[in-house]
Amino acid sequence: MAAAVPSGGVHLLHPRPWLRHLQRAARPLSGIAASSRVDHAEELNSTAETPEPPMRRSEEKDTAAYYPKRGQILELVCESLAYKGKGLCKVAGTGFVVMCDRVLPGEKFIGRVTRKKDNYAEVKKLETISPHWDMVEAPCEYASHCGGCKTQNLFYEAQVRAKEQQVLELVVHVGKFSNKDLEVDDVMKPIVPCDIQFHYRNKMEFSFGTKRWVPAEMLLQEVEEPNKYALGLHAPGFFDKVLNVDKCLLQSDPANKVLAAIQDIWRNPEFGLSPYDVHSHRGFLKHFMLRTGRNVETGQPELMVNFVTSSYQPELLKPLVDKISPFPDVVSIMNNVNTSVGNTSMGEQEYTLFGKPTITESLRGLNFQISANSFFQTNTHQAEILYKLIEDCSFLKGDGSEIVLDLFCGTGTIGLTLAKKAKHVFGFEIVDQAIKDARRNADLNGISNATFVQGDLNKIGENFGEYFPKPDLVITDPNRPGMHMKLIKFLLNLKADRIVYVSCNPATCARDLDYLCHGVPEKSIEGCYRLKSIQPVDMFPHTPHIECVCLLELNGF
Ligand SMILES: C[S@@+](CC[C@H](N)C(=O)[O-])C[C@H]1O[C@@H](n2cnc3c(N)ncnc32)[C@H](O)[C@@H]1O
Repeated sequence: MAAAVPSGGVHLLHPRPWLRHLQRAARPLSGIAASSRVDHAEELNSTAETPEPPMRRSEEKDTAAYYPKRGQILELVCESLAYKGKGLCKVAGTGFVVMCDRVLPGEKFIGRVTRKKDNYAEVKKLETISPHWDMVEAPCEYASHCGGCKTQNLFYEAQVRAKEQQVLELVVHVGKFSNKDLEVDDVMKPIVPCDIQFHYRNKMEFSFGTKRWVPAEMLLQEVEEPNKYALGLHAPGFFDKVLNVDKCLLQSDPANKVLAAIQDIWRNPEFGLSPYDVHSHRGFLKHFMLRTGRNVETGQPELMVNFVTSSYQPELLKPLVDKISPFPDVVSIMNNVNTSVGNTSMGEQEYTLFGKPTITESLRGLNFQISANSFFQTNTHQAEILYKLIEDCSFLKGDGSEIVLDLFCGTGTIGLTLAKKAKHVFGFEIVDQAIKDARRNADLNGISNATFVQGDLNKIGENFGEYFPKPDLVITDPNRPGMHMKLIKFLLNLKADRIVYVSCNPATCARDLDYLCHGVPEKSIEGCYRLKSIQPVDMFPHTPHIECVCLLELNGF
């Protein structure tokens, strides 16, 4: 049986008139596929490598003779956006590829070479000569500094087009799928844009810092000592410098009101509050997290505020709690105590300072309880669309006869939304708290045909398959490093009829699709899947992040 690929019932952007042109241009590039391979997590300590930027074969010869020097000043034009939203540019007359942060397609600029890589260099933008195509005014004053919204000043349709192009290039160069594979079977689907482009994030995490980072162009005068303290977002590339922010246009309005209220008072010397210093390891306030959910009965926003501190001293937090607890949407104020020198926000101990320890949210007709540290999709609106696509792609018969394996299940949201159509769902996840949340969420929704197990999927043994009956469908939703080779081998032996691969990193996704479909010849591993569809979804407008839902079918199925 071969499944037809769903068209979705979702809002797809324009058919892609430029796609044919791009695919034609992409064909001669396949020669560098081997060198642009994203090495496997096993060999890379679980970090995804940046795939090397593509280069036309006709330009390779010139490039071989040319290499810019470190510190060299170049006049460049950004051609497209590549991995992590970096601008891809070519040195005139040589075709040599340079990558530059914070430039956009069509922008002409002066850059200085900062780093040399194997066959490309990195450049820092010094000055824009003429702006990019599709320029719009960025509504957020921090947009060009905070490192989050790299493309807020790019017209939204151009943002999604660039993301779609990036996925296509990775599938061709890293995944080694031919244009015929992608074109004949209509494998590559147009990206699903996000209808809500601001205030879509249900979770933001800000940091307290002793060193306020002020971008050079905003630096007017020396600031006084208490004002050197900051609450905001880390300056790009610095773990110890924080850009102070009073509001973030990606989070909800109620969350911005709470952030502004805390900014108003936390530096008051009477309260004796100090930010944690990541060098001396002294100080109290580490992070400030805001999570927005929804009361599932009234539909009203529910806000959780989480103070992460280096010790448990609730009396110090009292003035802050007193200030924000009267806000009507604030239903939970938590304190995670993290005594380690690391910068993580997850506490070893968690205390409820006000209200309840969880907030609620609904997704595809189910209700979920979310605690301060549990994973939950950060764009609830687009998660509805993403989960609908996953369900459509899963081709479950709906007669309750099929087994679903939900790998990297988090708090169980995908598996639980599929449970009504399945005989049983088996979910695996490394974070113990997430597994507890998944079980509680199953109970909350009266779902009894789901089993959630804590375990490390990078360390599965030969007997992993004994934990569940052979699945008809595997959902795999790894985090950025993608799947470990052990898991790839396991899936190739398991031979489930269908795999739905959900990915937040198209580079490692393309690598794993290559393994599952074409095998790993150097390890004598044969692939046994056919790529049926790749559906990019924009979950995070203005940022470089791209989500993809891919359907794989067992050969001969
Ligand atoms: C992208 S999230 C997906 C969560 C979930 N599927 C959802 O949609 O909400 C990836 C999940 O993989 C988990 N994870 C990361 N590494 C893991 C590992 N080695 N073994 C098992 N789970 C892991 C993370 O804790 C996280 O919950």
